[in-house]
Amino acid sequence: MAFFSKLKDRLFKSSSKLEQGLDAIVEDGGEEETLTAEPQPAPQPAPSTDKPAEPPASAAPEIEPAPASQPPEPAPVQTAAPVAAPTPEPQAQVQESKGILGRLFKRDEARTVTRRVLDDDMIEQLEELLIASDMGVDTALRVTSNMAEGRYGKKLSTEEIKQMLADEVTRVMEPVAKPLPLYSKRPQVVLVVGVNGSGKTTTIGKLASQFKSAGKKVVIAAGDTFRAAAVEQLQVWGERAGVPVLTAPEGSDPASLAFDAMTRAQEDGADLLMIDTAGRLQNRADLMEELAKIVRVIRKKDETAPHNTLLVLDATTGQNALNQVEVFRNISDVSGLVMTKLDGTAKGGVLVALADKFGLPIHAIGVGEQIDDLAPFDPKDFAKALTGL
Ligand SMILES: Nc1nc2c(ncn2[C@@H]2O[C@H](COP(=O)(O)OP(=O)(O)OP(=O)(O)O)[C@@H](O)[C@H]2O)c(=O)[nH]1
Repeated sequence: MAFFSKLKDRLFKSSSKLEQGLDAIVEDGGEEETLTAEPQPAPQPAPSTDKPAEPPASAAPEIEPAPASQPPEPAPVQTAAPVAAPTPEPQAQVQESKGILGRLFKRDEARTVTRRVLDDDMIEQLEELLIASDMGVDTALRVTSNMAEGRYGKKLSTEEIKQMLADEVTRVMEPVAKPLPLYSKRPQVVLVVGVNGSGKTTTIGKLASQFKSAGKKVVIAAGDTFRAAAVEQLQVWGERAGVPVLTAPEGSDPASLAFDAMTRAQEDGADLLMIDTAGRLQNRADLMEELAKIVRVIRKKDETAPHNTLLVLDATTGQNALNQVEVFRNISDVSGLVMTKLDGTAKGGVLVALADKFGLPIHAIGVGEQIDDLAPFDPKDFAKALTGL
């Protein structure tokens, strides 16, 4: 719950961009209708995409035992259709005259709503808005076409479109919302990759703290041996969380550090070994070799390692995040994503494009620099925050 409020507040830039765009689209060619705030219309059945009274979401990414099977698939098309538009026309009741007093009181309660007929023009404008919100062309076209299905020629308000959009975004994101799987293997080795500045160090720090609070024994390896600042930052997080951080002299071989860290994690009976890595993409071949060597070396100790390769992406880079996934998938065996810095960006839509294009699990999202600013990815909360519902 707390994280949802935070997400909602902090995704403000993305949602306000969408909201303003939707308002403008509906107003452009829409017609104002007078609604009567009748004595509370029959309570709306909770839209099926909403959660009932939400229990407080734990800040710690919920780590579940390695799911052998996929989480139940959401019924794909159904959610997008009838649920979305909350009873358009019938609500727009024209005020009835019931004597002067009655009319006076009713006038106070009357409000207006603008609705626009969904036609080709409007569809095109919606596509453009979603592209501008960093959803990417293919995803924007697909999302819009699903939103329009069965609604062509119908009159829609901004609220109704937001609900349709949120339903559609949820539908795209649900299959990829998977917490970081926890395996019985000890230590479970989590290799963390991503370009410099994407938030790897911070994410490792947050995860380590959260795992530690959840009773897990964690060891961190500061594998970006070329950046003293990154090592220091990890040490600070390690101290804060009470988690050992293994370091090596600046410029030394990260693979050798990874080997030592693996040895230590095994000796300590650690549950998790998290390995930070360098993110210098300038020389892709070197980075590829460096990552491959780390993997080769830790496999000498456990041939099934690494058990997860987390790619950390910075939401503020927008569409560039898609390129980063392509690149890192070529140089490492990416098993899941963490998206950081969703706060303070108007580019939150890129997460929808990532889910749609790659289908890689999204384990967690970051909305700030504090420990509890990282949480498991919840598609419904995200869709609501993104659309400003
Ligand atoms: N606002 C915000 N800032 C974040 C988030 N995650 C990380 N940061 C900040 O982003 C900056 C870069 O984060 P790092 O964790 O150092 O990134 P890195 O990928 O390890 O980068 P290098 O150390 O250069 O390899 C730091 O100032 C972090 O505090 C987030 O979710 N929101």
